[in-house]
Amino acid sequence: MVALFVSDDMETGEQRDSLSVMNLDSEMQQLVATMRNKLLVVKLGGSTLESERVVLQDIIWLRDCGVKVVLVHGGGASINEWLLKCNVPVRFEDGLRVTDALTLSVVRMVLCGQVNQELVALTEQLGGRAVGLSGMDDHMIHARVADERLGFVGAVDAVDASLLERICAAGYIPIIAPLGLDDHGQCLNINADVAASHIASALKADRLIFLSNVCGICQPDGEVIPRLNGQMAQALIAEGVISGGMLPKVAACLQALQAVPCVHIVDGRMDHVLLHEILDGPAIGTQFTR
Ligand SMILES: Nc1ncnc2c1ncn2[C@@H]1O[C@H](COP(=O)(O)OP(=O)(O)O)[C@@H](O)[C@H]1O
Ligand SMILES: CC(=O)N[C@@H](CCC(=O)OP(=O)(O)O)C(=O)O
Repeated sequence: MVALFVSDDMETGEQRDSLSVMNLDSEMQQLVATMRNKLLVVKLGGSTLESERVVLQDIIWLRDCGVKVVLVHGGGASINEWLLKCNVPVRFEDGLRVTDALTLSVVRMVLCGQVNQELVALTEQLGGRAVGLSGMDDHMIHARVADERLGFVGAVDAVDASLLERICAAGYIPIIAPLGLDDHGQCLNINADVAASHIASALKADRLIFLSNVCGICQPDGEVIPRLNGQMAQALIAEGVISGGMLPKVAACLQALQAVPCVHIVDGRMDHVLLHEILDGPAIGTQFTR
């Protein structure tokens, strides 16, 4: 088990945090070395944004060890808050937001103007080098209307990962808001789990980790299901055990598994869950299997 502590920079008196990894024995060092140049895609859910500081510290630490990390974020909870403030109704169908033109404006403002910029600013403050962008940049995420009844919601047709590859190769951490463009240049709202899955697949990532506000996928009695394949997932969906926001997440995990060898949902509220996941192995949460 790795022991971690976070401290302020006492020498300079700066507010900048630094992360130290203590007791990193030779076995751990070897593990970190095997991860060098590997590519990790992390999806940070809107319901876990309170843990963003620790998640970003872990990402910066991994990046400093030579691991390429791409961060895709959600922001569903903040979007809901802003819609309510603006008296716009909040409506979901099978975990996807029904997005009319007014809702889309709020989605864009919250995802790009608020969540993305805050994550970039905090990464920089913590000593990392971040580039904030959305799936619209350089036509990264090419999408089409998923279902007319949902309005401006995108289903992903293709991801051009070349910009991300260049950003990663230059040592930056790309931080991506889940928006895409259709053939006509129309912006579409894309579920962040779906965006992360397609981005990880296009990048042929070594790992895709979803940080959520649950311990993993749970049985009705709350017990975490440690391993899940497509058939088991279908049965749990039919029984109503998997519902709401977990529906697109599970579909995204199964889709990613076709290109990404390790896909995992873990509890983003746990302290330094990302480092534990990488250094101790996928022990907690739900791992997807073919
Ligand atoms: N079987 C299940 N196990 C765990 N969570 C579930 C399950 N079915 C539905 N959920 C719901 O899915 C939510 C996670 O999805 P979502 O709210 O979209 O999170 P995120 O912001 O991480 O994307 C959980 O908070 C929970 O309410
Ligand atoms: C189409 C759709 O549902 N888009 C999502 C995009 C943000 C998101 O997915 O945020 P979380 O990861 O926090 O759920 C939405 O509007 O809420």
